[in-house]
Amino acid sequence: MIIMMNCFPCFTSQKSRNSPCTTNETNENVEHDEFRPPVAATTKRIEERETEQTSLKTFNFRELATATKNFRQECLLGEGGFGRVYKGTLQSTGQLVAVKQLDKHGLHGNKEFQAEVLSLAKLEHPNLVKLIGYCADGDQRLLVFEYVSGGSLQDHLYEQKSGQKPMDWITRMKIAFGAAQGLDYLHDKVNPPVIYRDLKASNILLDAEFYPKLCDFGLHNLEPGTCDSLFLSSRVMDTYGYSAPEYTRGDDLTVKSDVYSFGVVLLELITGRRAIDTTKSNDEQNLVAWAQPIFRDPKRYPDMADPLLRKNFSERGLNQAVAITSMCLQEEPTARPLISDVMVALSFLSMSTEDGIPATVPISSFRDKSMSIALSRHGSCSVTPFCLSRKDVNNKSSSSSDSEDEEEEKAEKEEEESIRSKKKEEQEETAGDSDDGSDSNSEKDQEEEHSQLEKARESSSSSSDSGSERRSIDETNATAQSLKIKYSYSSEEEDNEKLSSKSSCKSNEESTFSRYDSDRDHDDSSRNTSMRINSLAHDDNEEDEEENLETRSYRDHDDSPRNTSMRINSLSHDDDDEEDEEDEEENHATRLEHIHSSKSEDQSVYSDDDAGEASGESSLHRMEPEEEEHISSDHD
Ligand SMILES: Nc1ncnc2c1ncn2[C@@H]1O[C@H](COP(=O)(O)OP(=O)(O)OP(=O)(O)O)[C@@H](O)[C@H]1O
Repeated sequence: MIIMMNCFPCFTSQKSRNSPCTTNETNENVEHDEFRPPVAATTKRIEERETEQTSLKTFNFRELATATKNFRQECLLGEGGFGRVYKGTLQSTGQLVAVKQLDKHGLHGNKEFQAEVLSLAKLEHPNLVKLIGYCADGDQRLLVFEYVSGGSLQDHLYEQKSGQKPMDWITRMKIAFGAAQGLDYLHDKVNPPVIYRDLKASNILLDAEFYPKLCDFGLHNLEPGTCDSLFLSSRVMDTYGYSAPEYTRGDDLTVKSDVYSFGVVLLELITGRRAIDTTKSNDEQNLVAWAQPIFRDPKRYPDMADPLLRKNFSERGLNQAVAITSMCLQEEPTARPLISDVMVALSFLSMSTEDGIPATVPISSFRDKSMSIALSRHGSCSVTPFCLSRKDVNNKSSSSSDSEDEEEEKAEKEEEESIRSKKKEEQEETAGDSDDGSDSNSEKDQEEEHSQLEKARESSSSSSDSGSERRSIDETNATAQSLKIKYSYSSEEEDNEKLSSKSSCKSNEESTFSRYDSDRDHDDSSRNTSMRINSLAHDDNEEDEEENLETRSYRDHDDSPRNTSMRINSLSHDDDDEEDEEDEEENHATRLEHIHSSKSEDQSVYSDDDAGEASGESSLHRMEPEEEEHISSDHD
């Protein structure tokens, strides 16, 4: 069973941020007009108790009234779908809290309320707003949360105070990464998984250091009766712009619905545009609708970026962020990535590097390979750890990049040496036929090859590039693609390395993926997918091979048997005959994982973007079924 979580979106959101309530509150404030304590509260002794299983505290109404200056207007943080939220200070500890006073029309019995609150309190993660305690006095129902001082992401993106600097790119990526970590906890670390259902910019709170915390989760069962049509319509209005298409269709929500909402938030971070903005022209009011055509045209990605960023970001970082966003916003839930993969990808995009270009992401980091394929379009990667703590996020780039860079450099030198010696052998073999001219030609070739390698190195390991000069993504990818990868799709049977796809159709909450298994061929499959790979250097090290390869997504048609061969040619193997020999060796050394998309006809798939390809840049975009068919028949 999956716990469905949501919050009550506000009817009208009052974002009044008035003077803070201080710890010096005295009971004289209890006389305030708004204070109508239930009899039970006034007769009870003020105390804090901790439940046995959790550190959850129970408060009586008077304590919270005191903490919030009797729920005075100046302490009002805002009003959401559940009720008003006040800033307060607990008198006993001096701790700042946010007190959410639940609307009475959602009143639950004491036991029922307590049970819900206890299960809510078990959800603990640094990227989730912590529930400190609750109050169930008489007909009062209040929740006490840790106070998050920096306001919401919505405030920072759209309601900037004068003199406040706009958030920079890395800060935005760090916020996205933190939010993804919170969501990953709910989806993957909690059993049963928790569906948030209400992820949006206003529910991502930021502390003073812009550390993000998700709020308003787990209140689903405390909501007013679902027959409350006023409540429901308001809720839909409020989440409009963030809700996944399946929600609008009335289908069941899954964790992938949250991934869609996350995609909308990511798009807001990239563009600085609201999910819904009625002040814009009709075609720009809905952010996702506005962005969809741009997703298909990588050349336009830089135009998407928030003008407030003043182009202070690496193009590769932007392109990768847009690629992730586009994946999250797939129409079909199963085509969307797992939040764990989004989180991994964002861990790299959120690292600040010296040159501003994000570290590339190791292909092996992802559970669902669609993410690695998407990102490989925008720069391949080297091995970099991705489990980042809050401190790591800040310190990561400076501490780890040096040793990684050294390793990369070493590997590259070895590759280069290997290529050189192979070339030398070739030359010695053909020495009898050569004349003086060929000598000078081979020297020239070597020079050329050297400069090509230099370029390839730059493109494949730009994270180690310590120079201040930023290379554009187009230039980088064009170099990488022209040097390292040539793809050809053919229907002919080749004696190449074969990729047998072991597809695993997962449940709706999970994505479909397959793993290359060199030992197995699927005889029951109506087609074989073969992938021919020649790496830059003949290195038995699998990781190095992965680093040198950029994979491209392709798909098999269940109803149209065919072989798809993907041929990746390397710099050092121009000679076809030699390639075959080399391939034999590499069959053992190379293990690639790739996507086998077992999607239904009406599902979206990733495809190569012609426009992008022409410019040496690739991207992902969704194809309609007809388009899909057309492309596949081209390759048949
Ligand atoms: N723990 C908290 N710390 C600081 N401010 C908070 C906290 N929780 C909520 N707020 C603020 O209180 C206000 C109301 O929050 P609430 O979550 O009730 O409504 P909302 O996010 O505006 O709408 P919705 O109910 O649709 O999520 C918002 O401005 C929010 O930023």
